[in-house]
Amino acid sequence: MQKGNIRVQTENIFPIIKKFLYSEHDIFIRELVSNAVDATQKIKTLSSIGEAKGDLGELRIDITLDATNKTLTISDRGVGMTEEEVDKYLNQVAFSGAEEFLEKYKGQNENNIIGHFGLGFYSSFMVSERVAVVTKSFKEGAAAVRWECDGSPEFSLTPAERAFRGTDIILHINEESKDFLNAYKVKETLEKFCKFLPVPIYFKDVNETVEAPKEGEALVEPKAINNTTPAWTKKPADLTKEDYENFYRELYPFSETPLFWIHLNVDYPFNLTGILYFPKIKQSHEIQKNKIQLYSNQVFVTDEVKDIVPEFLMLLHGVIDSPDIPLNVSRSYLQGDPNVKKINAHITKKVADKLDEIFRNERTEFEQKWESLGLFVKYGMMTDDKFLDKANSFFIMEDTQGKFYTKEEYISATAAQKNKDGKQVILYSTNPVQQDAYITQANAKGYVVVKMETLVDAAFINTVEMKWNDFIFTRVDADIADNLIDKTDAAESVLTNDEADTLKKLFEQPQDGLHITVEVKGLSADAPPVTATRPEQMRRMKDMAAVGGGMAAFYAQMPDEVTLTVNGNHSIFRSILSNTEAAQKEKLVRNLADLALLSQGLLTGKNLTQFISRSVEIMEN
Ligand SMILES: Nc1ncnc2c1ncn2[C@@H]1O[C@H](COP(=O)(O)OP(=O)(O)OP(=O)(O)O)[C@@H](O)[C@H]1O
Repeated sequence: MQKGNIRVQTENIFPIIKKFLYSEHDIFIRELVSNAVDATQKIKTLSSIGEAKGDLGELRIDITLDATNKTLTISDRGVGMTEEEVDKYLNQVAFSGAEEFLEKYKGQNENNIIGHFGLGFYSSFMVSERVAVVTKSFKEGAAAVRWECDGSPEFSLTPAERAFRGTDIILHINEESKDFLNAYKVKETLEKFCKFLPVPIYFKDVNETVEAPKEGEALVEPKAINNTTPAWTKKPADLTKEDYENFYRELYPFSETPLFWIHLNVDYPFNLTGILYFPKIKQSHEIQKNKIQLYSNQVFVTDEVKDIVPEFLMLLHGVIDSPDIPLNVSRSYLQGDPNVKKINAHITKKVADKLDEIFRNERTEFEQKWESLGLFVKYGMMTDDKFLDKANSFFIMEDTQGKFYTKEEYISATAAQKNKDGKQVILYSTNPVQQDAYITQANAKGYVVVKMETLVDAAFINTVEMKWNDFIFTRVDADIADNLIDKTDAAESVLTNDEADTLKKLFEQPQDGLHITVEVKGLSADAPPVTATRPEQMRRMKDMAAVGGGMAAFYAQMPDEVTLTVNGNHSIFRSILSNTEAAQKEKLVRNLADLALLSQGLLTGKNLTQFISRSVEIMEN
């Protein structure tokens, strides 16, 4: 038997490892099972190049829980280790990592330290009072050895018995980690980190009594807890629509079928595979971030993909697998990492290319899914300038009749919607039902009104208007139809200046909570007699105030700005102007104004009550 001291300067580093290394103790399972997978892959490789002789046998990893003896054992049938290798890898190499770790982080804030320094194997001491390794190398004539260590720098190395090539890591679970002697806890942790590892993993609880099969029933074979060949590791050409959808359900049970997916496969200048899904979203408040899972060679790492995936794509679901992402380093390091930046840009480009492809090849389907899809696209256009450029080809707008337009198509369909500055005016409606009267009038002039109904749209309009130099957005009720496109040509009014003045004064009566401006214009005789509009800029400020933010309180206090446009050419004003009963005349004018306000949703409270009783009075006359 060999006894010795692990070569490390510090008297006892284990308390430090326990405290500092990983904030999540369950990570020891990830580390140990990953080592078992590595050892298994190595034997496969060695066998394929003829360096390992003979039959490899079944390659599997077994996790065995024995709560009575307080042990958890991870066994593999991989390369194993010779005595020299145990000494080299467990006593020296692993500890050089430990020393480096201590050097670097001496005296630092412990919360910042989640490092990875080749301490994988030693993470087992976070949960164990004693760890034994029984291993037998694949090399011909190698004898099995047992290495044991109780967490002090002392270890023992003795001859052992092991029938087959491979390694058992036997953890004697410590008192404070006794959670890991619970089968559910172990299974849950395996499920979290090992669900897609490439070697079959079996879990066994030795204290669980397995019922003997009844007469005529076959013994139920235990099943591996993992899917060794998840969809993202396969070639897109080998996968059907169902395969992608099934894999989605494997990741997110009980979720609705996704809209589209993108299979990522990059090998230069970095390695990355994965599948990103566009989920179906019915309402913007349903959006859930942190649904993308990050893997490294099929080992689960985290579902916090911030910095790796562009912000707007955090709305997507799926997996990304890359051995090139520094995994256990701190957030600030990740942000500055050149690989991470490249990956981020690449994902954006891939997603844009895919959307472009779907749009060109399956436009009808794309349009049908635009309600959900549009949310990602608009969010992306707002937050990422590169994406904004690319999105020009597939960003679409739906008009109030259900027809879709790209920006270019909108321009060619709306030649009449160029204003005096040569900008294309995109007319939009935030509520086609409520704004129906305005839409009808705009359509009558041949204008195309598109729907911009969600909260995202409000922010979207504000953002892209600043970036698209040749477009402005105007809400369809921002002005009377004749003035929506500012062309500076005025129509003739049939009223004399005096008559127009009288009419203006009649309409200029204060209204609670509203700031009213009146203008008399000569519009076409069949246009409505009075139209209430809200100036675009002021209305947007009010909308923003409603959502909150810096100037919210200020704008919220401002009275609503309303412009009443009186159509001097409407026949009703002939009869009103010739009416000799002052009180009746005033009531009629007031009612016309109120009707216009009503259509803008601006007639409320006392004003509304008065309107109703006045209407009844007029009808009684
Ligand atoms: N199950 C095993 N079978 C064979 N060799 C093993 C096994 N576990 C560990 N080893 C050997 O011990 C070495 C140290 O393992 P450790 O987990 O500490 O670091 P690592 O795997 O090299 O790096 P990482 O920090 O990424 O885990 C490994 O490189 C490997 O050679």
